[in-house]
Amino acid sequence: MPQPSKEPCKKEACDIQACLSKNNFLPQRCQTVIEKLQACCEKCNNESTHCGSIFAKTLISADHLRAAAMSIATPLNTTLQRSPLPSSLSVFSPIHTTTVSVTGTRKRCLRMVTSCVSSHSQSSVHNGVTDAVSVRNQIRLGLPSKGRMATDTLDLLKDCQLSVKQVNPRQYVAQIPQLPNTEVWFQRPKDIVRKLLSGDLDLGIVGLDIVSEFGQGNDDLIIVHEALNFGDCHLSLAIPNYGIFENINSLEELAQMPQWTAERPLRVATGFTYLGPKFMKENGIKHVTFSTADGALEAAPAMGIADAILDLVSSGTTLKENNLKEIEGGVVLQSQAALVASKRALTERTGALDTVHEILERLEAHLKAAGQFTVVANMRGTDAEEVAARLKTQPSLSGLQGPTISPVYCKRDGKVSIEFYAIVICVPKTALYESVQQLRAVGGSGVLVSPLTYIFDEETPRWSQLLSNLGL
Ligand SMILES: Nc1ncnc2c1ncn2[C@@H]1O[C@H](COP(=O)(O)OP(=O)(O)OP(=O)(O)O)[C@@H](O)[C@H]1O
Ligand SMILES: O=P(O)(O)OC[C@H]1O[C@H](OP(=O)(O)OP(=O)(O)O)[C@H](O)[C@@H]1O
Repeated sequence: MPQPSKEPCKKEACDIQACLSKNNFLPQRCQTVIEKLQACCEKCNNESTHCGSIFAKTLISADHLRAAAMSIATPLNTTLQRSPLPSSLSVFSPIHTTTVSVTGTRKRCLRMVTSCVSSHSQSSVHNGVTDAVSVRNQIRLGLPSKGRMATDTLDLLKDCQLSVKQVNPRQYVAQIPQLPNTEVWFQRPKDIVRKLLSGDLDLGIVGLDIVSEFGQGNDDLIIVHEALNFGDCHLSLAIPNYGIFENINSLEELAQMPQWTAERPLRVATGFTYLGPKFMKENGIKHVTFSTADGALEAAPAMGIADAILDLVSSGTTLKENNLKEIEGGVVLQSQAALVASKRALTERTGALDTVHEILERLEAHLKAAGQFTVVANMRGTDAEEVAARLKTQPSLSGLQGPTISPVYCKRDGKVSIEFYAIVICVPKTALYESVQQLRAVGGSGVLVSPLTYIFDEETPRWSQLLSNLGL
């Protein structure tokens, strides 16, 4: 937040910095604040250090702003020296004023005022979100320190050639050698979300359940990839399958039970104290109270502590073993592991967007490949088109774009001839046997099957979606 200043127009100057950094240095999005500073400077006859040779009447271009910011950044911040684009002017806190002239552009001089924030790590918290990114060089990725997701997270990163090097399991900071600008911090899943919101982490891998519970709809949290293919579970309301609940099979029936009154509400045990009440409210269930515990919630009804529980379910075994059942309409959300980011970090922290792009590309390419096999086979044929026509009669043999078909040059009696064609296709793992049968049916032989590491497509739609969510 701007510090009180005797100098006029400081607030207006700081507002420009904040606006530009939020808007990817697009001055056209900050016209109002730019005009306010102009007006202020006119009013004080440019007698503030925050005015100087500030503005041309014409629009300051984004390139000028970037160039200006670069020249401020260079002596100050090594991270910024490495990056072509500074992410935020507000991180350049140590200096008070800096005049930047964009050479060769008469009248288009910009005096950047850089004392909008006062300490090394500048932050004020509004609504759970820290205001400005702190000054640090590394991008921070939060990974689950223990629990169900910990090993699967490390395995996934390893499969993406992003192995995490942890010196010993009790050390909570680690490195990913492939991402030298990134630090890994091991944290409990709920703390990953909290620290994304406070600005202490920039990226994280956690379950969507935890993002919803602890993010509470805060729009600084951005889901970059919502389906990392592990940690599948759902958050669900469950009730006993005996006693007064024996014939209750839906949320509606549960809500209509005469037992629940203001004096004797439905008692629900849950660790999800934000999502639980929200779900009940959304479903019009009035007479309900919540109690909380850190685990083994399934014991609560049998212990007489609760009537129902709201907890994560995957195989359903824990519910079954404790004589509990799910009910129709009782699923609050579906969850699996997700890559999450702080919007603020992506827009303001140098290098964060590039890092998330690389991680996203690797994840997408790996996850796509993980569901497929490469199948290579030989087919006798007169020419490639004829072989392709035969393959296309079989629904499982079309590959990602279509089959790749290449001639096999056989040497017979000293002569080279083409009698066979090698075909290469990707087939879904689930359809492998069916595909092999179809290949044989159209004359395929010598079928080789191998796993795939990556399938890099054109730019992933999740990336365009992310840029659009960031307003870029
Ligand atoms: N039964 C389950 N099957 C699959 N995934 C689950 C299951 N239970 C939980 N998860 C996923 O794993 C995440 C971590 O669960 P876990 O019980 O390991 O938490 P934890 O690390 O012990 O955290 P805490 O003890 O602080 O609640 C959950 O948030 C959820 O996304
Ligand atoms: O449907 P299932 O496959 O049986 O899994 C469900 C159980 O898994 C989770 O508990 P966890 O094992 O993490 O222990 P906790 O109860 O201590 O949280 C969840 O809280 C359920 O109790």
